[in-house]
Amino acid sequence: MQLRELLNAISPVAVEGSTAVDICALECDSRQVKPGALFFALPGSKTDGRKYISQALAAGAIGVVADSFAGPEQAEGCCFIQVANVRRAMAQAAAHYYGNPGKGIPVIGVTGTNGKTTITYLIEAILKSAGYTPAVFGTVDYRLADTLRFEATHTTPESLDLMRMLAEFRRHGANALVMEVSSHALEQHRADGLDFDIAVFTNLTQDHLDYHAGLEPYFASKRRLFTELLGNGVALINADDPYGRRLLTDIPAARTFGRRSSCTLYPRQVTIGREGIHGVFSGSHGEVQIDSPMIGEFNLSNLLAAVAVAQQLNISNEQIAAGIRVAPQVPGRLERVDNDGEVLALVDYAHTGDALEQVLKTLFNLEHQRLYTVVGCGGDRDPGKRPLMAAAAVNYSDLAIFTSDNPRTEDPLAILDQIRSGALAAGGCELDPGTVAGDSRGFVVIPDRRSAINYAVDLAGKGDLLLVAGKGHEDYQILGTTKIHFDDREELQRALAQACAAPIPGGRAHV
Ligand SMILES: CC(=O)N[C@H]1[C@@H](OP(=O)(O)OP(=O)(O)OC[C@H]2O[C@@H](n3ccc(=O)[nH]c3=O)[C@H](O)[C@@H]2O)O[C@H](CO)[C@@H](O)[C@@H]1O[C@H](C)C(=O)N[C@@H](C)C(=O)N[C@H](CCC(=O)O)C(=O)O
Ligand SMILES: Nc1ncnc2c1ncn2[C@@H]1O[C@H](COP(=O)(O)OP(=O)(O)OP(=O)(O)O)[C@@H](O)[C@H]1O
Ligand SMILES: N[C@H](CCC[C@H](N)C(=O)O)C(=O)O
Ligand SMILES: [Mg+2]
Repeated sequence: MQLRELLNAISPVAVEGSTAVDICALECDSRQVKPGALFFALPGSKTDGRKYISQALAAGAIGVVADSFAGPEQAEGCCFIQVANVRRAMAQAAAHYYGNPGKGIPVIGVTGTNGKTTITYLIEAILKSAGYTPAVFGTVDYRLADTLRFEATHTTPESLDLMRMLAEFRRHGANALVMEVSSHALEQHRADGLDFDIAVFTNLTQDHLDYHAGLEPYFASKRRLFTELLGNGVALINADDPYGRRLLTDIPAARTFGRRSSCTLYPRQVTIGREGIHGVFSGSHGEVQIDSPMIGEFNLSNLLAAVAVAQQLNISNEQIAAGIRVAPQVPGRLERVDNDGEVLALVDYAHTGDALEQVLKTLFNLEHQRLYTVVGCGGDRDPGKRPLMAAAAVNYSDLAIFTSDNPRTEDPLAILDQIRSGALAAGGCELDPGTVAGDSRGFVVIPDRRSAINYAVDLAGKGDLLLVAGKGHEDYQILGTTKIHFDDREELQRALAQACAAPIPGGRAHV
């Protein structure tokens, strides 16, 4: 494709040099530039892509796009393109370069703090049961049914990657797109090359304040999906959530889902228990029979969101019911680890205060003897959520076992100190791991995650609940900048199998 063809898509402010040149790739990392590439110099949080323009040119870039240039740029045969917003321009260029792969198919975006992955899996299941071949982008992976799968680097990929993979999915038959749209992605214009037909808002609670300057800027970035990327599409908003209700005042034409019968879709007669969520959803598109093995009030909200999307696509209520019935276990979301010890052992991805509280409330309300929670908080991520997660863990567990979760470049013990302070402030009581008391609000600190899981498994017995939270589907632990293999599901399975084979005589001291 000739560079001049792309210029219409990105509305440049100024152009220096010839645009009658062929481009053979789009890149935003100078280290990946090959001869003939167009290089987008992005401002960043750690460095600035403009510092690497000369490196990109040396590697053979034939054009550079940036918000501004340090001075009059000159390089033999190279074109310099100034734009108002380089990330937006990059997304628009990517859409054009890859043949606008989002055109002509339903494009569904899901945003909000919690529930995005779960909802996209549910929508995918319904779409498949209605005969679609959906492409899905999200935290777990980027996939096209059983045909193609790419490892996920982000929840929402960078625009260049998004458009390249979507074009490939289209070539392999994708006829719908379902994607999680993170607040980082909205802030960084990663999805600006798409016109959304349906946008879903789940909820907003504290997360990512290491990146956003506060809850309001965090909310403002989520709002972009509805105010800037939705065009003539339909907004589906969770009316049970306070930020959802605020969004509704901006978008009065939005449809709603939630508990109240005034919502466009609401649960008319539903039971929520250990055996799942069963009943009828009702609303302006008629009634849908719901039979789902998922537990938890929060999953009622996720089911409502998915059904609302499907109804908006005019999928029949019977096909929706069928899709919900066959929806697979979402990897690492309240995923059960079977064992012979009659312990209900679950791995979950709760890594915010609200998510952990919702999940623990659900478990607390199930019949059980003791409830053990193993959890930690990610390093180089919003420290403000650490005390919230600590409080949720001690408030609902008989014993919380605080441990490490991707410490990244932070000191794991310093993260655990912040968790400890939060737990103490919430009325928790630190115990010696050697002799634990069975009273609620107790907690122990075991920095090594494998040891923490083993410890919890040794304590758990018949009728107990054991939750390992925070990492869900992740199969790694990030220590410093090194990623090692670590999978909570494997660890729990192995520890439970060992405990069943050789129980500790008399058990651990537990008074
Ligand atoms: C905080 C954040 O979102 N950072 C993203 C951002 O990086 P950055 O601003 O730090 O970039 P930088 O390192 O300063 O570099 C600036 C530019 O210089 C370029 N560069 C740099 C060095 C060099 O030698 N040559 C060169 O060209 C870089 O390629 C980049 O384009 O832009 C990069 C390229 O687009 C992203 O990969 C990177 O994601 C990082 C890896 C990340 O961890 N992001 C997470 C927090 C994230 O996006 N999470 C969300 C939400 C998760 C959820 O809740 O589900 C997600 O969607 O995954
Ligand atoms: N609707 C909800 N409200 C509150 N908590 C939820 C909800 N749905 C799921 N959760 C909790 O949040 C965790 C993450 O859920 P899920 O992966 O579906 O959300 P997400 O928005 O994709 O999260 P992430 O931003 O990390 O990708 C779940 O494991 C569960 O603990
Ligand atoms: N997508 C989220 C996931 C956090 C999961 C938790 N395991 C952690 O590493 O903090 C993030 O990057 O903030
Ligand atoms: Mg997700």
